[in-house]
Amino acid sequence: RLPYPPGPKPWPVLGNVTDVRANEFWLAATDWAKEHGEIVYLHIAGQGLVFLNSIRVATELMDKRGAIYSDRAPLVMAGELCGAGDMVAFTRYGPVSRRQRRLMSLGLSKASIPAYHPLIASSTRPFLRNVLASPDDFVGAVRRYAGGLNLNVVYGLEVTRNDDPYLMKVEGATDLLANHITSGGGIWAVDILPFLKHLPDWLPGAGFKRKAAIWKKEIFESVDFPYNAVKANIATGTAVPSFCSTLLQQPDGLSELDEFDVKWTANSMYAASMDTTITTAQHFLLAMLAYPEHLKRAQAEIDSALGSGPGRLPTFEDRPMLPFVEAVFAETMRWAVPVPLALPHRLTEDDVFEGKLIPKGSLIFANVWAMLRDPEVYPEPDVFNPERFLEKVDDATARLRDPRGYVFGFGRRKCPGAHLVESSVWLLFAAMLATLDISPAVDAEGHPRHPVPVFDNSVFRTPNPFGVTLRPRSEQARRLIEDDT
Ligand code: HEM
Repeated sequence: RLPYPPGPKPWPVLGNVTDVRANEFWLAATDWAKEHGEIVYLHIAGQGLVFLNSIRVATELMDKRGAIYSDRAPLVMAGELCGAGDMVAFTRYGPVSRRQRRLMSLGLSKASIPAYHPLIASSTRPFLRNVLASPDDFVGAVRRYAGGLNLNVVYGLEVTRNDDPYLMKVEGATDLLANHITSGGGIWAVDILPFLKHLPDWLPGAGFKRKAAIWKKEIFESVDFPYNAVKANIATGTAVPSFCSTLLQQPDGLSELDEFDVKWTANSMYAASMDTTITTAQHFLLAMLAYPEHLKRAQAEIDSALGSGPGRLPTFEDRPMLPFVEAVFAETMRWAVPVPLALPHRLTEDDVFEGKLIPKGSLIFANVWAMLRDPEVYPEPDVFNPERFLEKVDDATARLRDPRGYVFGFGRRKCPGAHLVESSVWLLFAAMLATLDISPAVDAEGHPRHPVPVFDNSVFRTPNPFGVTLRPRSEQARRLIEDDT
């Protein structure tokens, strides 16, 4: 029998239960990488956890051997009892996940994104207005921006108010998923002891089943409500082009199965886009606060391309003229690492790599944090330095160093929203750089309070709320934000 990859020493039976931590798990994983190498194995009561700590091994295994590295963990509570099992991020690898991925690659392929550019551009000004209206609620403004954009791109539903009923419904379900159903990494007692799902609902210890029944209803409603609205709009001839309307109006029509896939695939994108976009935007602010010289340089570049003040809001056509803004975007992705261990894939067969056995059923984590903090590839990796992406290098090196090749995960479960993010988050940053003065919050005596970010999450690298002052950077910028034309 071949040995497993090395890793921290386990206890008998319970394995590495004492090594696993809930906060910033990627830091522990990266310490193990330093000690044990590119592939680290540990187990918790027999459940294998494998960390792939370099671009090389993640590509070799998750990309090249995707046929066996693309399942997700079976989650009884989230998937079965709460009804989220058909959401793309939770679907087991097989016909359903392949059909869902095909639909997403149709609607969110690189080629399909320019069609959404007008929509993305028209969401920018309302976002900036929301920031100015509630400067202490930046997260709320990004949430509203990403949520509104999502409902528009996916369902063709335009959100004009914060209490829009579709927004409220999908937000409610997203909150349930993030803060209740999967808040502890998605693992409940019933996931470890599946027979618990057969407990009668009324038993005192079966509170989780009663909760799950309520949450399932909420989740199903959030799937049906916007979807039925698109169908009604198609029926009355008022549907605007969107992910759903395009797929639903295919000339050959759709089977019941296709409809089921479209409906669940559409719904999956909302929750998947929320924490990730918010986290990325928060890191952008943290970077601009910590490195004001890069903020100034990006603003000077925008002024020189668009006219000072700036002369107008940036557009996608301006992108080639803004290489420093481009570098800020890439460096933010690298520095932020919004999902540092990506989402675990489940290995469906025993595998052997470089003389080590990786057992079937292991959960495989791509340690994106370790990859993007590798000093060999990114010298002084903790420093936010957009210049690293301005250096002239050959195409192969540029591709290898581009963080966007890794922050979206690997293989057949790689983020299907990556091309949308490439446009929507770039314009979000460009618009903020163009119009906002980003400076530290001040205390009662007027002294600046530089934020020290705190992370207490195990999946997303979302900082706890921090203070920041956001103001228009000029009268001209204020007018651009407020102007309706
Ligand atoms: C900055 C923004 C984003 C980042 C950093 C990000 C990152 C990720 C990562 C790391 C994964 C896991 C990949 C893996 O398992 O290997 C993922 C999955 C996913 N993302 Fe994103 N994402 C972002 C935005 C979005 C957006 C805007 C959408 C939808 C429009 C989206 C839809 C999804 C879906 C549906 C999955 C599950 C894919 C599957 O399981 O097959 N994401 N994302």
